[in-house]
Amino acid sequence: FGTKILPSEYRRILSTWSKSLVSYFTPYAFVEVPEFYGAGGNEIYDYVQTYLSSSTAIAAHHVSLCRPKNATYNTFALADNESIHEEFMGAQISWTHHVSHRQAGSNPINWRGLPAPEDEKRTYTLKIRKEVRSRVLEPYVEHVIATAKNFKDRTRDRLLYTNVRNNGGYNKRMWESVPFKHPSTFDTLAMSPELKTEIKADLLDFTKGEQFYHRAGKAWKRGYLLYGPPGTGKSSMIAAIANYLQYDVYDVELTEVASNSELRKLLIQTTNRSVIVIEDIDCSLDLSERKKAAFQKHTSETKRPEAAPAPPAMKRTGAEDETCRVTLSGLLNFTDGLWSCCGSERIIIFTTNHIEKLDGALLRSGRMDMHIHMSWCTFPAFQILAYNNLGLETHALFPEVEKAIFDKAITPADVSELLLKKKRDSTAALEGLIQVLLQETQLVSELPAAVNFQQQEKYDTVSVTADGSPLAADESGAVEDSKANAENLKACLQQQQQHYCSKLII
Ligand SMILES: Nc1ncnc2c1ncn2[C@@H]1O[C@H](COP(=O)(O)OP(=O)(O)OP(=O)(O)O)[C@@H](O)[C@H]1O
Repeated sequence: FGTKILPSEYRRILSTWSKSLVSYFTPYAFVEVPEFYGAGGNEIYDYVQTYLSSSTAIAAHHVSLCRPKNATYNTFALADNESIHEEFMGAQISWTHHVSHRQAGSNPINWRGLPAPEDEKRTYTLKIRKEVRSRVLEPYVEHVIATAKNFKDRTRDRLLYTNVRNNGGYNKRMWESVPFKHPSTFDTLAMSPELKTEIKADLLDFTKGEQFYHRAGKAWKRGYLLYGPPGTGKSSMIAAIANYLQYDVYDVELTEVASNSELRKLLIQTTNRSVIVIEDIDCSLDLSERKKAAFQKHTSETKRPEAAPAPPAMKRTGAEDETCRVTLSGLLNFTDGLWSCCGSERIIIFTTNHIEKLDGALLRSGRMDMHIHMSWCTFPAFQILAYNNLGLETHALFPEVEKAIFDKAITPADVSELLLKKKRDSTAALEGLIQVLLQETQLVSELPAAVNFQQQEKYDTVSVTADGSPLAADESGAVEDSKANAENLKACLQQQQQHYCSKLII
């Protein structure tokens, strides 16, 4: 009736007055915790939800019980519009989970990248008596957050997130998650024990480094670049790091990200204490333009000084950045720039099979804090694989394997596979491995004195065949058989001054 005779303006004023009157006379104070705050989500909402899903919530009349697929734990949640009461510091507190209809058109995603259901607005409302509010509220909120964090650490599976394509706006899911169950640990990783110790110490320093980062005015994050041939354990290393630190993992599929601004949105929504991974960065980021520019510049400087100057290295305007797919500058802005500070305690890992293809800007010191070379299988690495796959700590054939594996270009993945093939018969498995190793090409760890090491900006793997002819890398990083002799290697490297020879295969 009122809606027909009263203009909307008066109705609004009346409603405000009546609300003020009720709040003046009611003995209670209400604290609303909405699921969303602004364009992003509300972290406190998640804490309250977790807090209420602990044993307290089970005491409510009406709870929902869920277990995400492949998860280890059940999750209780306060059912929609259900209330729960508890006592804290002598005060009565109640929580109600309000679910109401959202206005059409506004449909944000929450802070973990999950979409709000199409037309629902979710809020937890805390009710507390006004006279105890100032004494109880602050310690109570701290208690809720601490309990939620503790509960999460004890009972929640860590998650592996991957991004899904977003067509703009906030009305699409940006991250999807599954429980993270990768079994790799530093114990199962086959690599040099010294390097493992170094990485673990670095990670520990990082997790304890809050004060250091604060004092030094740096964002609390650490970047690792894992490089090496396929099958040397880069993905296994990422899993081992996440398991060691008990962090969630965000696996960024850059080819699914439409622009730098979408990358920003994605990365802002990652949680603290997480590992953000961009695998095969040389394949997912378009570096070709920059490389081409750099090569043209190099050739014009070294071969044809009289030629017109090469075009400047990829310098994009802001407008271009928005229309192109993700650019190197967009990525660096998040890892290094202003955006690197929105969030803390985060590890950023890039992987590549071709470090020589990476832009110098990514390799420059200070960009990635640690460059980790995942290399061929050595004897200590083999020992770990023998234990992982065959349960062997030692065997009469180990000395023979040690001799045969020395400086051989075989990956831990290949060794694992060979051992697994005959895992019921350890001796046969080791004999099979030795046979393969004896046929493998040999690595020469000593680099010839002729190789010029001055240009260390770029890295490369230069291969040389058994007869001594080098397989030289061309300007795009691809390796081709040049049929030159070993002596030509020096000339070849000097000519392509941007390469740094890290390993030789003969
Ligand atoms: N260093 C290692 N330690 C233990 N296992 C390894 C190691 N390297 C490879 N493996 C085994 O080989 C398989 C492939 O390894 P992984 O995917 O980690 O290699 P990668 O370097 O990431 O390869 P790619 O570059 O192709 O992604 C895994 O199943 C893993 O068990």
